[in-house]
Amino acid sequence: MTKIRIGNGYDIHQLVSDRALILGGIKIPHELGLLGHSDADVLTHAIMDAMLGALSLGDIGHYFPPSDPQWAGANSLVLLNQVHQLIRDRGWQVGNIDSVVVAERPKLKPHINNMRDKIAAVLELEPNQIGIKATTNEKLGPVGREEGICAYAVVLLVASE
Ligand SMILES: Nc1ccn([C@@H]2O[C@H](COP(=O)(O)O)[C@@H](O)[C@H]2O)c(=O)n1
Ligand SMILES: C[C@@]1(CO)OP(=O)(O)OP(=O)(O)OC[C@H]1O
Repeated sequence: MTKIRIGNGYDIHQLVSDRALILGGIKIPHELGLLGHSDADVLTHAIMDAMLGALSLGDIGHYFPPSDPQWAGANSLVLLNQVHQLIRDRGWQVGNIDSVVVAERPKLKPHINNMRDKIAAVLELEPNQIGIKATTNEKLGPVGREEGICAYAVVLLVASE
């Protein structure tokens, strides 16, 4: 029987005026960007935490501590590549990912296929194995007030041959 594992991930970062908005490895034109130690790519962070969670390997802060200057301004796709190596070394590969980004603005739909291509390339997958959805928070709470953007991800891992 095929061995499978499932993991979920969540991340949120604050929106500020002097940062770029990076989501799924793509720079998205917007007057606000996400604040963080790395590039603050909440979508990629949620996916990494889901991958690690599927194997009970802890979370991204354990591997890339926010206190370590090595990760200051890090491209989260580089971190994703490291998490991919980690699961591959243990004999696992990603079966599929489903995720949702919650952002009041900007409209993410035009950028979603580009994000899927970027993440698929790092994980050596087909884009149709990466689900990315966007929704607003209907103006409710901190995300609805555009104080931040959050993302949720679920990842299915399949044992390699
Ligand atoms: N930042 C966003 C938010 C939403 N979308 C797209 O709009 C649709 C409707 O969103 P609601 O939150 O009003 O339900 C949603 O299904 C997405 O297709 C988007 O592109 N970017
Ligand atoms: C990505 C890391 C890298 O130091 O930092 P941040 O960009 O601040 O992101 P967060 O999700 O708050 O913490 C995880 C860290 O591993």
